[in-house]
Amino acid sequence: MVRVGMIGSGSWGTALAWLLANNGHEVEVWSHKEEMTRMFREHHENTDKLPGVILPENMIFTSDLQETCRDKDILVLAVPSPAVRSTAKKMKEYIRFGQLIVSASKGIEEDTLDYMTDIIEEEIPQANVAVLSGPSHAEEVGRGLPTAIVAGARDKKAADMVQMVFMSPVFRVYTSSDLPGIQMGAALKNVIALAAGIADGMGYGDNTKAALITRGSAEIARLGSSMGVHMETLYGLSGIGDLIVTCASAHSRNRRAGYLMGQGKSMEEAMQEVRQVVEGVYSAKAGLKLAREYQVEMPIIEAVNRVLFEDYPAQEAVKNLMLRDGKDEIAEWD
Ligand SMILES: NC(=O)c1ccc[n+]([C@@H]2O[C@H](COP(=O)([O-])OP(=O)(O)OC[C@H]3O[C@@H](n4cnc5c(N)ncnc54)[C@H](O)[C@@H]3O)[C@@H](O)[C@H]2O)c1
Ligand SMILES: O=P(O)(O)OC[C@H](O)CO
Repeated sequence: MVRVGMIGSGSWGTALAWLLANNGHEVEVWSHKEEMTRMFREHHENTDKLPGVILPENMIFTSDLQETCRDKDILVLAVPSPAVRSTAKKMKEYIRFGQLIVSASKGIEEDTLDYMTDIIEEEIPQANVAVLSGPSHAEEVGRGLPTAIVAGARDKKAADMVQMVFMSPVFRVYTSSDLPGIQMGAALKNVIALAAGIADGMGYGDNTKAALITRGSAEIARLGSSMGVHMETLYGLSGIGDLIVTCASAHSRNRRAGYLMGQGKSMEEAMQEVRQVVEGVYSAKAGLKLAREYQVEMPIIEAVNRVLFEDYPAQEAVKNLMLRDGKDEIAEWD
């Protein structure tokens, strides 16, 4: 048994708290709003974001960050990516040297192009930082449906610890040393999911979606290759695995937000209707910035940016993608 502090109690924090409690660990859940802590204390359930997943009677809920960080073997940070830096700043003074913090958030910070683990390391230099990522919708993890995921850390001991704590008969955890690769795939798959959702919303078919998933994956791989991440990671659980689930699943918020935009809603209207964090909207500009910095062609990521932020009609974006100059898939001719 280890003591875990869950920082963030949206759908993902709630599902992970449920999983960890089922693994026999002592879990304390921090919410940034008192009203959320009251909801958890009253119902032992996140009635707003993950209804139906009942947390144990003895789980502690609080809005006191210091209490959640104190005396814990592991802290899991599961707040939306735009809140990671501000939350880490607040945590800093409560973290002891070498304390393990696992980032469960997916995104790339727009201004700095930092991954979530970079932000945590910058803000809490005394911490030992890891990441947990992969195809894992909270709605399914919270029902105990078999899921596989990857735990990344700079040192093997930390990755092994995360694996040991999270692993269960319904949650299989692989370890990895490729922190950038894991987080690049995790952030950019959300942007491709917006494109897949837009295509669904416009009434296009499975051919279109398969094309977006495959060519989206080629864009991510091209960028990854220029940035020196491992291709195995991008073709692994946190890359292609998460890309598939987020583009195809009925649970996906990014796909759903895209769907609403494909049906003619604005980005703001779609985000409001989804009511849960749509990370692809925050990572889209970062993806485009990286494409420009590394001089990599990423036409789908570029098209999503135009539709999201320039009011560019989705029909036109699709036409442009289809009518780009003909390209090779492989060009090793004799
Ligand atoms: N939901 C999933 O299936 C899933 C799976 C894997 C990873 N993730 C990642 O987990 C992260 C959190 O997503 P989620 O699904 O739990 O979101 P969610 O929309 O279900 O909940 C977001 C929560 O964050 C809270 N919040 C808003 N601003 C905050 C702040 N400044 N500080 C602290 N909390 C704040 C909100 O009150 C809300 O409870 C995201 O990066 C997401 O990509 C989600
Ligand atoms: O599919 P989404 O957009 O709900 O994102 C949730 C997780 O990242 C899926 O692994």
